[in-house]
Amino acid sequence: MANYSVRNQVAIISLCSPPVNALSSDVRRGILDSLKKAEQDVKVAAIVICGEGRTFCVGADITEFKSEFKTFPNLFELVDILESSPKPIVAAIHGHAFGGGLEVALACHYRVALSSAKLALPEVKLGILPGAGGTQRLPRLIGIDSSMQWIAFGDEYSAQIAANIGIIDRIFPSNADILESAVQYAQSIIGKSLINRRVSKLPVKDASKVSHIMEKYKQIVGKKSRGAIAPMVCLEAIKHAALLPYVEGMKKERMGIEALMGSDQSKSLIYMFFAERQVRNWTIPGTGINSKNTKPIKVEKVAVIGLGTMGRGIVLSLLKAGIKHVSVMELNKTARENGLLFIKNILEGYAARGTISETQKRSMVDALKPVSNFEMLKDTDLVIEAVFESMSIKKDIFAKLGQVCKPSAVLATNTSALDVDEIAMVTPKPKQVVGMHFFAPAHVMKLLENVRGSKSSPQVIATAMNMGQRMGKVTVLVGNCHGFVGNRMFRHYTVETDFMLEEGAYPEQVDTVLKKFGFAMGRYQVGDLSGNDIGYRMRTKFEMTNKQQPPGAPERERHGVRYCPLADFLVESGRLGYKSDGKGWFRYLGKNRELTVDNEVTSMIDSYRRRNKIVPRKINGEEIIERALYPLINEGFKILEEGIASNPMEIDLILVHGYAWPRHTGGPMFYAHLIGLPKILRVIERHWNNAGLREPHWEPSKMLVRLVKNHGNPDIMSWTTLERETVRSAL
Ligand SMILES: CCCCCCC/C=C/C(=O)SCCNC(=O)CCNC(=O)[C@H](O)C(C)(C)COP(=O)(O)OP(=O)(O)OC[C@H]1O[C@@H](n2cnc3c(N)ncnc32)[C@H](O)[C@@H]1OP(=O)(O)O
Repeated sequence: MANYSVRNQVAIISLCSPPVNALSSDVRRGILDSLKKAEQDVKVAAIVICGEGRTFCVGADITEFKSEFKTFPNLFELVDILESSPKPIVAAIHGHAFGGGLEVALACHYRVALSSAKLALPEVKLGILPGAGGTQRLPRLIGIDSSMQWIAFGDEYSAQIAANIGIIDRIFPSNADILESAVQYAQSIIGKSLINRRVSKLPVKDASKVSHIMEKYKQIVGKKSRGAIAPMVCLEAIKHAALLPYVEGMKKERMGIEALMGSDQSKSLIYMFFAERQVRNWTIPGTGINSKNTKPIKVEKVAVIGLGTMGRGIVLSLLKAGIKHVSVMELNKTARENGLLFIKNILEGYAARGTISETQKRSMVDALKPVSNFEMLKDTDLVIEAVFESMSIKKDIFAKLGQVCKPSAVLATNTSALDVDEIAMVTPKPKQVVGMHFFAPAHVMKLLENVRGSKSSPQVIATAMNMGQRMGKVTVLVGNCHGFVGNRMFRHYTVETDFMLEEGAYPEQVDTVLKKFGFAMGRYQVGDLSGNDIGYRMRTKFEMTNKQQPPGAPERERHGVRYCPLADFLVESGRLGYKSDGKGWFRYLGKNRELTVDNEVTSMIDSYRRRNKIVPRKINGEEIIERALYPLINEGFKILEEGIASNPMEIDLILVHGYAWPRHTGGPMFYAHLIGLPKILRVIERHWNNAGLREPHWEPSKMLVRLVKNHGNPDIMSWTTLERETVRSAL
């Protein structure tokens, strides 16, 4: 709804729909009714539209998208009614003016804002376009070039930047009273002509350059938003603002939003939006313990052990989160000096770019406390161990931490696959131990996979979850198993793509198909980028690599299971990827590391096939997608079945934020939901029947089988509940 009042000739329409004043049908109706009152009241000479509470308006109510077109006034209608008002309207912006909220402001005749306000047209991130005139009004205010930048990427901008380019007419200090300031501003414009204040009537300044600008953004969008439809539709709609009169441009915009709303990509992106918020409400499956009934321990002093790649990133994340005391312990002098230098350089960079102020930078540097022995950690609230991935080294460290740290200290291990329970058992209080799996580089990557050990106390879990959120990370709680959720699932992707190389595909073909699906890089380029030796080290641990096999051992089998040694040959021939002179699955040439196919790799694959008498066959794109992605989905169901993740959203967040799974498909589980579970199961069963016990990743998940058998194609939101009911009724 919207509240209405009048103050000194100025009518105030305040949006009132906590927490973020989304433009639900009630709010839109409220604005319209208030506008009518203001227009009819002869004592009113100007109108202010503002937001109650913490923000102006975050845009259309995403939960009402399905009925958006049906109820009067829809946003599309409301903005034109506002703009044509005979009385001047001032938008008073504090907090956020996002999406439809900014479109409402663009339809007002003036816009004022607190300097702390943020503005954006982020609809593209929900797979749609700013369909309430945003694609037609913004270019008339700031030109085609800036509009394409704002709309095709959907990023947020400060009020000051918006003022610099002409969106905001007046900025007030962040501590000003926005309503009071806007009312005074409205009084100052009473009686002024509204000609030139109706944005839809303005010409587009850089219209003549539209083709050139369009080409530039098509290139950028093609690279940055691979496979996503909405960014291109946004560009097209903005182009129409340059080429057509406003009314005709609006018709094109309308066609654009009708095509996008309800599309699979938009559904996926909206699912992601809510998943990112839902995940804050963590729960331990089957226990009743959750974020609502468990309080975190107060954390003021944190320590990080190890200043390698992971440790440095973790320290930076803690500093950015505002932790005022971060002890760093690295016993190797060179690693310590390099680590501290790295951290300081990154902070310098943030300050130079204006991401943080000089004062903030200094206080972050002051917060860093190098320590040289375990004793110095005795009053630390949270210790994050980030040393080399070795069980014995980690156990050694936890045994010492267990002796010196105070009993309430939370002891976290940053491991990507090791058993958190085994580490916990060396301490006198295993309930204080938890896993915090960061992704490299930890100060950049948004994902944190927190691992609850079987003994971790609810309070300790709550503390790790809370710390992740303080660091601004998408923090997901998972159970303890080898590889946790992400690495456990992703393994199958690499295993099965390598099998396709044996059978007839080549790395470039696999990568092209995966990139077309939406991955920023294919499986083989990712291997080259992160280093093919990482997987090799892991396989070495399990005595699987080519070199570890006794003479005469079958080349294509390990421990009775199908195995492809091509990745081993690659590493054993020194092709680790980018870092080994640009040689990996591909060859990277020149300063720009241009990816080229390397005949040496092709010959290696061909001779391996000949040696093993494999007759190569043609593998098409559909097969590549199914075989690369379906085993991973199958594993996702096994993870749900075991309670390692409590719902599919958690799995999807991990794959999207940690493994570059394309966001516009919603992650593997949502993708499975879009394809339909019966088809997913059919394909998995076909492969399982062909492959049998030698390829266990194709063994259908029991949960998937039960869901399809008992419910056909149930909605993703009901999977875990239906599974629980089925299991309970079988007991
Ligand atoms: C003919 C018809 C034409 C139709 C044209 C339609 C054209 C317009 C389309 C749009 O406007 S689409 C919406 C565009 N806006 C957004 O995408 C903004 C989304 N929100 C955010 O990015 C963030 O919420 C924020 C604004 C940056 C604020 O972040 P903050 O961390 O402060 O709060 P949150 O935890 O994210 O949100 C609090 C609470 O509010 C819910 N929520 C947020 N935005 C919306 C929304 N647009 N609609 C409905 N609900 C929203 C969010 O889910 C949180 O809920 P809880 O988790 O607390 O339940």
